[in-house]
Amino acid sequence: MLQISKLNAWYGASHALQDISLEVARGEIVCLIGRNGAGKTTTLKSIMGLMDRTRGSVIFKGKELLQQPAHIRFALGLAYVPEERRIVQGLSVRENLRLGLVASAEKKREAELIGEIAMIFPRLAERMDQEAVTMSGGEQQMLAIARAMIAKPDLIMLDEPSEGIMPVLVDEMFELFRSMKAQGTTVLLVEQNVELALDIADRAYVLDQGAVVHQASAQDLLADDEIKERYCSV
Ligand SMILES: Nc1ncnc2c1ncn2[C@@H]1O[C@H](COP(=O)(O)OP(=O)(O)OP(=O)(O)O)[C@@H](O)[C@H]1O
Repeated sequence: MLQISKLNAWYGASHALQDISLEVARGEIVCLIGRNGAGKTTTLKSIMGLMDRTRGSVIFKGKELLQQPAHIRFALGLAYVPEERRIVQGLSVRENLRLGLVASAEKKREAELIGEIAMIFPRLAERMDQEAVTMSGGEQQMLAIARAMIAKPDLIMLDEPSEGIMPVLVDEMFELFRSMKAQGTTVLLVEQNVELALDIADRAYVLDQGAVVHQASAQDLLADDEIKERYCSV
């Protein structure tokens, strides 16, 4: 579904990604791991079209995306949940969910899709008319994921979804990722909790200093203490 080859990205003169190549097949959960500053967030931003300067190739569902703006990539079925969530202050949970459909071809089915999301996210269903920023951090993270899911993306990219969230909600969230996978959604996950991420992932790429230094099945990497110690914050 996603084939990235020799992807490079820059922040000004700083060469942040160097010849990143990776693939995500339909229905997989693929995880990017690596220490702080390894280039995980920059990889997701480059795939979504949020970096000013990139070079290489990002092919999604057979189309080259690298010259396309983010809204076109979104319309083609890519979604991105950034670490900072971007829940809109002053809007209810329902209104935040509606924002996920503003640029979507599915907008006319808004009420039906909000109903479907409410079934998947019972915590949000109970809070539809509450101001979204008054919810806990974990509930806001659920909302950010729900807002990305509502337009039914083919591939969802999640940046550190468990960051700063209480363990009970993290467990609930990872259960949700399993059920997303069971329903055919493809997931590219950046997660600092390596053990948790590898537990649900099919495969993983290890990044270091802007390059892919290792790739393996999640199962093999889970058992590889040397790689985990060398490249991950475990
Ligand atoms: N806005 C920016 N301007 C300049 N350099 C940046 C910017 N954002 C990130 N970088 C640099 O790019 C490199 C990759 O950062 P990136 O955020 O992609 O890493 P990461 O693996 O996601 O780490 P983290 O877990 O800390 O978010 C780092 O050296 C970082 O300092």
